[in-house]
Amino acid sequence: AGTGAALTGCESSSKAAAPAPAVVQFRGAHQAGIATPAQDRLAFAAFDVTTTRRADLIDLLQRWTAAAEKMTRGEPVGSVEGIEESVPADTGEATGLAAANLTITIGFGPGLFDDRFGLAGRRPEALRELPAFKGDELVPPISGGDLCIQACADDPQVAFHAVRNLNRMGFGVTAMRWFQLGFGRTSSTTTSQQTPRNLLGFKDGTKNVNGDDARDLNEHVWVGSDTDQAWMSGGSYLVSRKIRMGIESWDRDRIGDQEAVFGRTKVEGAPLTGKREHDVPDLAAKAADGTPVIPAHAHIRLASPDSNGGVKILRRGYSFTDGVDPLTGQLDAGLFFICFQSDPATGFVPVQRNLGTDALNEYIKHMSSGVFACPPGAAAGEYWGQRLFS
Ligand SMILES: C=CC1=C(C)c2cc3[nH]c(cc4nc(cc5[nH]c(cc1n2)c(C)c5CCC(=O)O)C(CCC(=O)O)=C4C)c(C)c3C=C
Ligand SMILES: [Fe+2]
Repeated sequence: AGTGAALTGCESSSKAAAPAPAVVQFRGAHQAGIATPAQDRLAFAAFDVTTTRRADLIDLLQRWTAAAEKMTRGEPVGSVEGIEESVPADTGEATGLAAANLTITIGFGPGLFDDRFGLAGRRPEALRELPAFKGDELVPPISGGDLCIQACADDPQVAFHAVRNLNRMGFGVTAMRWFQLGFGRTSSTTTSQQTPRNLLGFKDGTKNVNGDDARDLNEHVWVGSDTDQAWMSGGSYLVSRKIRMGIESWDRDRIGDQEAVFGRTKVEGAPLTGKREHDVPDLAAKAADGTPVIPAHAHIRLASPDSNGGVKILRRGYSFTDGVDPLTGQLDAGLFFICFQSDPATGFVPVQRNLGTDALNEYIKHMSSGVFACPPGAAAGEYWGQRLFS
């Protein structure tokens, strides 16, 4: 893939300016793919580590870091052709494609901190298996994992290529446990982005933590220096939930009921107490008959920081479809929910508990779940998670 030439500032004014090279910086204080603008496509994989040799795991993290850095620049991980007798280092399907704002984010699951790699004493208190929630119908083979890779890009083939190549580099060290493709981001992480829609047709991501709001990020998303495990300072915790939607029953529901389920209008995305999308919902407003205008079990009431002791999470999910469920003949589609927070116990967990009585539950099913510690960004010369192993 081409890397895109940087502008020099010396181009003749008669020439059209070259487009910005769609590259997101790989190294930095925080990993890219969390607070950076959400791209349109997702490829997400969880892996089991199949070796018990710590040195092999470190070696893979070093090779993964170098490969990820190259791919985010729009370069292949190695040669695609050239030596007739050798197996290509890169699989080739991103050849000729731009970097497409590719970000690759790594996370470590709770299982990595068992007795295999000498990491038991380095597990942060915040990294624990999530509790069971009301209505969970989790499928173990598509849940959990020792490691996760979240690849996001504006081109689905670029995101797929990134995960595929990291997976093949891991042969003998890791085995892919589950894999999910996503399309149509269901969140905005900057004020400049238009709010997208989820598969139920509603604007999703209106009241999200913004990637340019340093105060919210420091308070709710980044792990601070006061953490019990210094290697996680500047990192964040990722929670993933594959949530299937009962699209066929939703599509038979009246629009008034659909809007009551969320507490927002469908087309504008305004709270039922306002007119415009970004009007602040008035959770106290009552109708003439004394009932709340935003119903007691509306999604935005139960998910709101006002109903959860001020909890905010950064949502970064995607729509998915995996075809047709052969048992029911219904669409297997929904939301691959991803959120980031400084501690799941004070982020996702209380919000999801509060959503136990959500009117939306009639139309959704949680099928898979994961929790991962995403270390801080790799500094120059560092590999992913180096501070955990040193
Ligand atoms: C536990 C966290 C959440 C889960 C799981 C979840 C699932 C889920 N959400 C939608 C659609 C919408 N969610 C909206 C707002 C919203 N959702 C959460 C959390 C979870 N959602 C939060 C924290 C918020 C913001 C609440 C607020 O501050 O007002 C909205 C409204 C628009 C918006 O603000 O984004 C929609 C629409 C679906 C379809 C879904 C599961 C399939
Ligand atoms: Fe939501």
